[in-house]
Amino acid sequence: MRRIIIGIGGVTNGGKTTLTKRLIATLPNSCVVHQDDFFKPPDQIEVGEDGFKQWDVITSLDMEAMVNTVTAWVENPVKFARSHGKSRSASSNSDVQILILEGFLLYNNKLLASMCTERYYLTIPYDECKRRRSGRNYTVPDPPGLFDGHVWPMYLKHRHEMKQSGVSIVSIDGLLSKDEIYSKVYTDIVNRFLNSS
Ligand SMILES: Nc1ncnc2c1ncn2[C@@H]1O[C@H](COP(=O)(O)OP(=O)(O)OP(=O)(O)O)[C@@H](O)[C@H]1O
Ligand SMILES: NC(=O)c1ccc[n+]([C@@H]2O[C@H](CO)[C@@H](O)[C@H]2O)c1
Repeated sequence: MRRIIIGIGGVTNGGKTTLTKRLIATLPNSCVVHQDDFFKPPDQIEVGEDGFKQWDVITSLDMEAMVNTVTAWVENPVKFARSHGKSRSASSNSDVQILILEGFLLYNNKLLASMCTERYYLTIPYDECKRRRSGRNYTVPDPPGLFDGHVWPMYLKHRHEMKQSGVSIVSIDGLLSKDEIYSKVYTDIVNRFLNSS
């Protein structure tokens, strides 16, 4: 049985969840793990010198638990699919099993980055990101000034560190339409990983 782990990383509001939902619905034997599900509870999030809760740093996430979840999939993808449910995934008799990892800090964790067969990375410019973010409602709403004071600077810092680490990524322009982004990534995955089986 072949196992493929696809990373859908990139900036907050870059369109990762939107793309992931469509991939899961159409790729055979696919499951998903969302990094946002591993945020620590609010009372464990550090408050910075700037007065903001530091949500957008890797220590705000339980990365050990996330890696353990991915490892459980690697050990037994079929059991994982059964226990985690995958109501929207197309299933098939193909011997390929696909796991999609979706999150804003996937490639800053060396182990997780190295587990990915391919790493897609969605980007959008500052203005568009700020616009999209202002329309979002997270479990803990953004206090005024969080985007400029914490979210965007941390994104730039992590993107820089990712580039410095030398990890290879496939950049995707998040300003393209939802349809264009989906067909680019879907076609790439099918051509490179599924057609050869
Ligand atoms: N290609 C696109 N063009 C225009 N708007 C988009 C596009 N993709 C997503 N959006 C919109 O941007 C917002 C954020 O999308 P989405 O939730 O997919 O982003 P995300 O990267 O998962 O964000 P986060 O990591 O912060 O949860 C949503 O309102 C969504 O409809
Ligand atoms: N999902 C959450 O618990 C949560 C709480 C507070 C902030 N966030 C934001 O999620 C984004 C990643 O998807 C990050 O930019 C966080 O600021 C998420």
